[in-house]
Amino acid sequence: MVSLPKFSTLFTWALYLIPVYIFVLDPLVRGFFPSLLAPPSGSDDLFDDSSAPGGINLTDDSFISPEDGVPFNCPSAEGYRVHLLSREPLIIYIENFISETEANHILDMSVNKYTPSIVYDGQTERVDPNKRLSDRALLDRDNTVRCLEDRARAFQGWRPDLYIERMWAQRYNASGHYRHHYDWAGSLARGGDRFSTFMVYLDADCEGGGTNFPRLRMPDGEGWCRFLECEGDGKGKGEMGVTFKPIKGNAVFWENLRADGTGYPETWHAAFPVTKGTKVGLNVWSWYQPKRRNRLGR
Ligand SMILES: O=C(O)CCC(=O)C(=O)O
Ligand SMILES: [Fe+2]
Repeated sequence: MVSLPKFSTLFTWALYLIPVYIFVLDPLVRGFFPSLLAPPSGSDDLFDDSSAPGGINLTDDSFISPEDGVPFNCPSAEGYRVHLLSREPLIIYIENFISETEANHILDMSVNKYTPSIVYDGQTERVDPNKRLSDRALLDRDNTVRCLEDRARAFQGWRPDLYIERMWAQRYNASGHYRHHYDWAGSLARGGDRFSTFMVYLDADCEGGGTNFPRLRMPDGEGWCRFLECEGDGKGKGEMGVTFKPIKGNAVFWENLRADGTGYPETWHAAFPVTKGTKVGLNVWSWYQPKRRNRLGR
């Protein structure tokens, strides 16, 4: 006759299962199905939640700017000022991240290179003006761009296994926008993921076009109203939803991934539609790929 296990045996098994869940099952689920763990978006979301996360095509690594030893000369003084918006996820507002001369130089070098921006749904890259209406230009890695790569690396404490991606200027004319999305893709288990984002405003001769985070809470402190939309849509302190005004030269920096490599749901964000004029943004993304150096023998 089959005898049932004793209660004390079942209890011991259950104790063994706890570390299996914490150290094996939970990280696996977070790595492969990050969207299962993301909370639903707030009802104050201007756009729907249907956009696929990411936009990263992992089929090759030509999107990374290799450290190739090419020399570059940077301005001796970097005059940026930082303001901490959030510790978890880490979000830092940076005044004057890029000088007027640098911003104008990048605007000039990209002006003839724009093509319609694409979205990537994990399988195909396509133009989808419903999700993203802007033009983008891949920047040559000239002296100015290399200095920005260097600044972005230094800002993050020269963190190991972090690679600056090739930079794109993004131009939004009237009605240009990018619906809510994550910059991370939940792809660390497949090799790497986008660890952090600098959203740099190169040109902001526009109305609208703010960078919106519906899952962040409005901070206290009048000082923030220089950089955030405080009025108009009735947003008060402590309310959900933060919109950064596009201001030439300034940048928003945020970390996309937790220490365990999973993406922060709070980083769900959008480029609100430009209603008048033109906004040009610069994406400076840092790619985290722990095994890259070994795999390529660098
Ligand atoms: O332009 C913005 O405000 C945000 C752009 C953005 O989120 C992106 O390009 O991934
Ligand atoms: Fe983004």
